[in-house]
Amino acid sequence: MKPYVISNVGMSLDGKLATVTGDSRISCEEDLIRVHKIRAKVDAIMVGIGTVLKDDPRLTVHKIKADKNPIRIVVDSKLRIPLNARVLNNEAKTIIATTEKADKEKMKLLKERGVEVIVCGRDKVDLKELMKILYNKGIRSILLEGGGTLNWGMFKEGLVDEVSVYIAPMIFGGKDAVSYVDGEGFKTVEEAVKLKLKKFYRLGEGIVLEYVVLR
Ligand SMILES: NC(=O)C1=CN([C@@H]2O[C@H](COP(=O)(O)OP(=O)(O)OC[C@H]3O[C@@H](n4cnc5c(N)ncnc54)[C@H](OP(=O)(O)O)[C@@H]3O)[C@@H](O)[C@H]2O)C=CC1
Ligand SMILES: Nc1nc(O)c(N)c(N[C@@H]2O[C@H](COP(=O)(O)O)[C@@H](O)[C@H]2O)n1
Repeated sequence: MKPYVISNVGMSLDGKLATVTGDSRISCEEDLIRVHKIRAKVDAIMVGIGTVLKDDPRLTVHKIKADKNPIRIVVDSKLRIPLNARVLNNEAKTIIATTEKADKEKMKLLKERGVEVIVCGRDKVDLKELMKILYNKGIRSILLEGGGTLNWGMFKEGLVDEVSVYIAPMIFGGKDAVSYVDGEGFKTVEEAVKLKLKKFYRLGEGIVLEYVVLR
């Protein structure tokens, strides 16, 4: 058993999550409100350490009124997370998923700060195992926000159930700009993740597409 995973991003028409310089101001205000309504409904929000290092996100519900914040999950094999990262503040519970190779001293420091540290995997976080652990902790729904590398890890392992994307009317270009799903990629169309379109609608100047992942 695993939590239900919703992958949501704001991306340019050419599928980028940020420009080559890391500028990721993509979603319009209406879409950010849509995203926070999802955040308010899920048990947890999950990002990779790349996103934390780039954005220093809060990963809380702050664009709309909400009576609680979801648990914040950071996938971080080597515990690179800065101790002053906003995601470690006391606005919500935080879980860091790391590996056996992570620095034990830093692990101890984080635990003393009230951060829950889950060790699963050797070089990279074992995402399948992590989902089982999170489910057994009572987490039933996760909003996977990214970035591109973690999205690949989750899609590759077949751990994503739903996809919603806001496509902004902009083209970023840049072969090195972060795309929605990076990593090594599927080699054939046959292997690719298949989706079924459930809903689409205009939002601001963009469009929202919602899919379920076909098994
Ligand atoms: N527009 C949008 O909606 C969003 C945009 N973004 C943007 O995306 C960018 C960050 O994306 P990216 O650089 O790809 O980083 P990610 O946030 O995807 O983090 C990836 C890192 O997570 C760690 N990791 C550990 N285990 C795994 C695993 N099994 N699979 C995958 N990753 C694993 C790795 O680092 P390590 O080896 O150190 O553990 C890996 O490099 C930023 O520019 C951010 O602004 C992010 C979210 C949403
Ligand atoms: N949906 C969406 N659209 C965008 O344009 C974005 N840049 C993001 N980024 C995600 O939101 C996090 C920052 O917001 P908070 O500080 O947590 O409110 C960022 O880290 C990405 O996860 N998302």
